[in-house]
This record gives sequence, structure tokens and C-alpha cells, in this order.
Amino acid sequence: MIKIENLVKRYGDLLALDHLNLEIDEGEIFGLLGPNGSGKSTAIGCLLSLLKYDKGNIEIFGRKMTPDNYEVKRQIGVILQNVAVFDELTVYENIDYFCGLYVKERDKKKQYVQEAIAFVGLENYEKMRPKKLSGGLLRRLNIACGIAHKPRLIIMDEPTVAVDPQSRNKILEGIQELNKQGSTIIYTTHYMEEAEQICSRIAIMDHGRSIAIGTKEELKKMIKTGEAITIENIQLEQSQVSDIRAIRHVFQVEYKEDVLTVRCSEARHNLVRILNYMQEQEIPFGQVSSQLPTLNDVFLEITGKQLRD
Ligand SMILES: Nc1ncnc2c1ncn2[C@@H]1O[C@H](COP(=O)(O)OP(=O)(O)OP(=O)(O)O)[C@@H](O)[C@H]1O
Repeated sequence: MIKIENLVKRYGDLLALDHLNLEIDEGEIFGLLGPNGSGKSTAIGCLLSLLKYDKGNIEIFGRKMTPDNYEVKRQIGVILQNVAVFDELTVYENIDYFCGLYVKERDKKKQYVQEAIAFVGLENYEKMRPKKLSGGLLRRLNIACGIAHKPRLIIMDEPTVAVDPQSRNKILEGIQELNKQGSTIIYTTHYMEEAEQICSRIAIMDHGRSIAIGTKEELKKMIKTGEAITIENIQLEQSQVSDIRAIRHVFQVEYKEDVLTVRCSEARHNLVRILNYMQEQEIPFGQVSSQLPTLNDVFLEITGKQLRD
């Protein structure tokens, strides 16, 4: 449905997109996950022909995307980071305006506007102007304006940044519902939990490139970490740290400020083996936790950096 091939975008000397390749199928909730500055918004801008790019090719619905391809643009709903609504119009009038750009028939438009209002839960705010709304409600209005015309493809650029938990959940549920109703969704975020929660496939971006693509399960299988074990309030000699490093399936040990973190490859009884060692050596310790790999681990192993959460 969407094909991005070898996309290169420079801002002066800065290479914001470095031969980006992506293919997105109809029906997906596709996540673009990456730290700030990794090129997500630039990729969206190019995809929508809002930004010129230096090299590459973009196809949407099987057709080349160009700034004047209105037939394609009409079928896309866009929700960008900056809220773009009219201050002098009420909530209802704003949604009505944006829906009216695409839907001309009056009854149908009215129905769509009402459905959009119900969808984002703004029924009690219809007559309010945007300035009176909280940040979360304003984001919901922004979303309603972008989706009221029931587009085939919806592109959302970090719609939950600086949003309270209640609105955030409402937004995430809404995205899943829109997808169930038939829209394909492209969703950018730097929150890995959100990507895990709603995306059918995820591309992890860094420095303008997609460094890994797949379902969350596929991404986690790409890395060595099968389990990360953390033990708090533990005092160890250097020789003991070395002993732990030598335990079977352990491939990385970090010991800092009385906290021990041990990364193991996927195997049974990793935790038991490590705790047995503590017992043998009579080492006291505090809380123990074992975590399956997260998308942060994927990012960490591939790039050596943390994906800010
Ligand atoms: N108009 C611009 N002029 C110059 N540099 C830019 C411009 N827009 C973005 N950049 C730079 O391009 C790189 C990619 O930015 P981009 O906004 O696409 O990343 P992002 O992953 O969307 O991050 P964020 O979540 O912060 O928006 C960054 O280094 C950024 O500083």
C-alpha cells in the first residue's frame, strides 16, 4: 500500500533520512519508533509531499506520491504534532470544517462529524472553543479533525506527547478502533510501550535509517538477550562479578551502585543458576526481578544506546 524506497533527505549538511526503505501493507497499524531526532517526522513530511527530498521514491496506494496528487491526498487523514485547529471556531465547527473539505453531502457530513465527536469523547465540549480545552482534550479535537472523513490511511505523528494518561488511553483505543473499521495507520512515537501495545509491525529508526523492522516478537528474536535479571542491594567482590560473567548463558554483566544486571541468552533456569551462585557464596541481596526483552533492549543491542522512554 505504501512503498518508500531509498529516501534521502538533507537539511544542509545534516542527513535526516539516509536511504530509508519501508513497505506498509493495507490494514496495518505500522509504528515508526525512534528517539527524538531519528527522522520520524521528516519521513512523514516526505511521505505526505510536505517536504521535498533529495533522492528516492514514494508510492501510496500504488501511485507515485507528488505534491499535487489530490486523489491520493483525499484518502489520507493527517494528525501532526502541532495542533492545527481554528481558535475562533467551536469544537463542533472545527470538525465540521475539516470534514467538509472532503465530504460535501450535508447529511453524511453531519453524521460523520457526530461520529468523530463521539469517537474522541468530546460530546460535552461541542460548543467550546479550543482555548478553553485542556491539552489532552485539544489533542483529541486535533485527532477528530483529522479522521472525521474516514480516510483509508491515517498518519499520526506522536499524538500522545504531553497528554494525560486518560486521554492517552482514549487515543490509543481510538487508533485500534479506527484500524478495526478499516483504516491503515502509520504511527510515530518514541514511547516503546505504545508501539508494543498497538502496532502490528514496527520499524525502529535511528539516524534517518530503519535499523530493524518486524512484529514486536520478531524484533525481540533478532537480539541475543532472552532475559535481563536485576538484583538490587547486593555487594559483590570483583572476583564474584567475574564468576557470574562465567555462568552458562550469561553474556553481559553490569554492576553499579549495588545493583547487578545480568543479561542472558534465551534458556531455561537462568535465574535459578544465578541465585544458586549467591546462595553458595552466601551473598545477601534485596529485590530480584527478571524481565523479558523489551524494544529498548532491541534498540540497545543494535545501537549501543538507550531508546529514551
Ligand atoms: N527544518 C529543519 N531544519 C534543519 N534540521 C532539521 C529540520 N527539521 C528536522 N531537522 C533535523 O533532522 C533530524 C531529524 O528530525 P525529525 O524531526 O525528523 O526527527 P524525529 O524522529 O521526528 O524527532 P522528534 O520526535 O523530535 O520530532 C534531526 O536531527 C533534526 O534536528
